[in-house]
Amino acid sequence: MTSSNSAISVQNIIKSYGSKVILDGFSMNVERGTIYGLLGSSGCGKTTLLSCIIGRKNVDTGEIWVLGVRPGEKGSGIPGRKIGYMPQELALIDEFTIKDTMYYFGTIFKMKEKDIEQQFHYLSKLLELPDGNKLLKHCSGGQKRRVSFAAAIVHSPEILILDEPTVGVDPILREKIWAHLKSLVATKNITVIITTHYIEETREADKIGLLRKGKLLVQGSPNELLSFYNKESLEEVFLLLSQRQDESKLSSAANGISTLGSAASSTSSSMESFVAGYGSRDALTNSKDNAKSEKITYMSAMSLDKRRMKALLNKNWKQFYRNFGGIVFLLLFPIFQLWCFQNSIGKDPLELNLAIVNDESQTISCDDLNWNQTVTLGSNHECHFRNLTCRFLTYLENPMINKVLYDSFPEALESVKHGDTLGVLYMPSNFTDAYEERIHLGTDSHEWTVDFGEIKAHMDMSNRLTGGALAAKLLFLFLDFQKELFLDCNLDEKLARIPIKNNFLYVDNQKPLTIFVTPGMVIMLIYLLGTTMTCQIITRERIEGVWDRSIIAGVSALEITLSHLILQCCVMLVECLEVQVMLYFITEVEFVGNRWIIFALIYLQGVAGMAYGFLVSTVCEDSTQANLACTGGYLPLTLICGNVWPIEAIPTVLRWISMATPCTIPIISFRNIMSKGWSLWHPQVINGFGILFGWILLFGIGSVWAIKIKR
Ligand SMILES: Nc1ncnc2c1ncn2[C@@H]1O[C@H](COP(=O)(O)OP(=O)(O)OP(=O)(O)O)[C@@H](O)[C@H]1O
Repeated sequence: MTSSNSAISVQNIIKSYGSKVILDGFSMNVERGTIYGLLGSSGCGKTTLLSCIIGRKNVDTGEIWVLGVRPGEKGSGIPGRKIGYMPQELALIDEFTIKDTMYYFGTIFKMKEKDIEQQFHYLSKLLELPDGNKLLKHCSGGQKRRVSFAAAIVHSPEILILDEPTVGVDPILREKIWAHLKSLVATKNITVIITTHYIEETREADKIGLLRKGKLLVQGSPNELLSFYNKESLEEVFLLLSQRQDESKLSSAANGISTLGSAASSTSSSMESFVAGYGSRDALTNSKDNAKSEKITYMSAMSLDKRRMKALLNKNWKQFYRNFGGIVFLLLFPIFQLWCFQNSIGKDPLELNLAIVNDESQTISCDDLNWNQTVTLGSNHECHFRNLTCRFLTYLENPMINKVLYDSFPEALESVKHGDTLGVLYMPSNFTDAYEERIHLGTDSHEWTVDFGEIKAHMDMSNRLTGGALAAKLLFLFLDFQKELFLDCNLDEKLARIPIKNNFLYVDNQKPLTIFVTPGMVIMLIYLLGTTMTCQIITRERIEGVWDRSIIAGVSALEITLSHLILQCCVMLVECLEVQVMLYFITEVEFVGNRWIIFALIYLQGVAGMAYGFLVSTVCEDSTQANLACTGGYLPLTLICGNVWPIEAIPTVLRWISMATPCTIPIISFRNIMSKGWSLWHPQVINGFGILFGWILLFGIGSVWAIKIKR
């Protein structure tokens, strides 16, 4: 399996991403207390190999042994404190100071506080780190790399894995880092694997391996390689071997010891050489079967430790409060959104230009209107009217209407076409006489009478909301006008009404539309806030590598998830409270039902949003994808949730989909608790809570599954 002096043994591994094979029958051996330099061109699979060694990625076939255990196996301690890992990306928390960073990693490696302090001072000096209170986001790229290096070695691990640690570091400091590595190896017998693009710096390593096209071309000590190939520099050796591989001189396992191999075999006692093809895929069939038959129990992603939880909560809190823009968005956005909603939705539009063509009085001002003369009673109590158009125009003194006089109907219509006015109100020259006759004659009225006894409105319905609102306003104002006219005539004002009597239940019809729209607006807002908050935070943590680095340091996925959940649930609580306060004290919404049930529903909606955000951040590869998934999912949801348009108007299949989404039924539940006072035990309310619990569960399972298959 692995020799007693072997720290890392990689045996015939194959690792692919989809159909692309990255490591193709790769083998290598790293002895304890040595520095191993892993060289290879960009994209050849160095980082992938390191991820497999530290147990963050599974191999397809083959075996890896680290310190006598298989990484990731339960109880192996790998990932964990035995390993110090410096990833290629910085994987640091920008909102941390340098000292915070050391304390964070020190704590999750379970170091004592005084040891962390000691290491912090020692490494700060050694690596020439800036002041410990400097925030990482204010550090230069090179400074951050040194902090990252310090975080990897703070706990003096048994195995140190460094993925390009010297990029962006000046030559003097590079020398220092190598000297420190050598002293760690000499004094503490640790094992180091280091990848680098600076081939020549690996002269300091005890052994180097050249990785190319998924295979190890050769491994041996730098001096042996130089003398064996008779070259001045390791770069030349690398070039030579690359050329040979391209010319297929190193391809066959059968005659694997070819040009290089025959020479290599003669020196095998002094230099352990591997020839490409040594572990070709054909030759691996047996080991593949073996690997499959032996089931590995992976280390628990569910463990919980108090100190690690404390470190994680401290990290999340610092990340939260040191990110001013984020706090402003999370805490002020709900207030801003509700304020916008309150001030922009449901109110009557104002000052709409209405073209008036008054052929009867040629005016809109009617300053000289003698109100008493518009209605006179005859000897037989019949009613006679005068100048009714002018009387009606006084009813148009309304904040919604701005009257604009035009001389002719075509001129007025032209103003609508130009967008100067929103509609035309045409009053015929003999409207008053025709209207009077229409009342007196009733069903005997002449067609002429009916026609001239009408005020004609032509509305611009290209903007249906304002056009429709103005048309409805004109109708109601005319009914008021007619009602008072009938009263002046000693007629029953009921005759002036439209012959249908509506009785409005639950919500007064005069109340603004806002009351209907509020539940949908609040539910969608809280869902969006939950989604974006979680998605942003987790995606950032994953993409920047902090998630992986913490796990490699021994933190469990459960601990990370839980620590985020705790903080985000608190933020969500504050946001829900803000919304409640705005609803109760600032908006005109009336609540018949229990406010605590509404609060619980809103809160659960936020948690469902967070669960969706978590799923998105685990599935998506980058923040662009994550943003698209959040907004791309949100927009259709707002359209089909029944808040913009009744769901009864949606085609059947889409309506089912709408009902199954996390928002539609909770909106209905909210509206009915609010307006009808439904209790928690009403089936519709139970449905609202049920669907939210269901989605939270589903998103949670999806996230766990996504994390698993990405290994
Ligand atoms: N998660 C992934 N899914 C699909 N392909 C991937 C994934 N990660 C890496 N790869 C691909 O695998 C190959 C090896 O990547 P890897 O990061 O291991 O290379 P590397 O040798 O470390 O490169 P560099 O020196 O540039 O960092 C690359 O072609 C890369 O595009």
